Amino acid sequence: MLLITTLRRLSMANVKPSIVFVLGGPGSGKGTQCAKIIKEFGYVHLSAGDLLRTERDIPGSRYGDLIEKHIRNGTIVPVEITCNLLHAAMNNSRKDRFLIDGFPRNQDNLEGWNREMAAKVNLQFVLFFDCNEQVCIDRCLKRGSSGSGRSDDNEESLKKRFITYFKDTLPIVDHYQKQNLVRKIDANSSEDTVFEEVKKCFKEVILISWEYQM
Ligand SMILES: Nc1ncnc2c1ncn2[C@@H]1O[C@H](COP(=O)(O)OP(=O)(O)OP(=O)(O)O)[C@@H](O)[C@H]1O
Ligand SMILES: Nc1ccn([C@@H]2O[C@H](COP(=O)(O)O)[C@@H](O)[C@H]2O)c(=O)n1
Repeated sequence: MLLITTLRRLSMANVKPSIVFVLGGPGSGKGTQCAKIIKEFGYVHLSAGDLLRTERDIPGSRYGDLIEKHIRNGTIVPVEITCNLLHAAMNNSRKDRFLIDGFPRNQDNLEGWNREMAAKVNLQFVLFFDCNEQVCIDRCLKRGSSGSGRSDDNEESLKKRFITYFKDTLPIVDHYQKQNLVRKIDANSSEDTVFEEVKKCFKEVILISWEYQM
């Protein structure tokens, strides 16, 4: 066990983990598509929202109330909290390829990531799910009424989540677009149709990275 851990640490020391950021509006299908991507392409899925919900639910967590307030209001938790959770989850993983879903969501997320993590990883690209607002809202309301248990799958929170998305998250997509790192997917159609587009995108990026290594 010790040998395996040591070997893993040594190999990880030389290879920077590969990252794909996954962005899109609430309900655009990020989580659904990530579940399919990990099966086909062997990444680890880290959802910033899931990590925050898990932290919120730990009895006695010092951040529980703060996280819940942000989730209900559709606002963004300070990056120090989210980045620490992501960092810990990456360190606890045996793999070195990560889909980071729902991050970076605003300028504070971006700056915190750039300060703490950017130099330690290889950002492959940003997968952006472009989806009509009403389609997203209908999906989240349906998810809420089928018992998601999420405190933000309701009309009031969704209005606020979309304000944050347009005001704070789309500028982050633009930021990466200027670096030619964004792969935009039309996320309005069925899960399978969307996944066909996603697959093309990953295959293309994997091919380019192989050619680059040869
Ligand atoms: N292409 C699709 N067509 C119809 N329904 C979908 C599609 N993709 C996802 N859904 C459904 O819409 C809901 C939201 O999907 P999902 O959780 O994947 O979105 P998300 O972008 O991760 O949302 P959030 O940001 O709110 O966590 C789920 O109930 C899911 O089953
Ligand atoms: N980087 C992030 C990601 C999420 N949040 C908060 O969690 C809520 C739900 O996120 P989903 O990705 O699961 O939709 C989101 O509305 C934020 O309140 C965050 O603060 N920072």
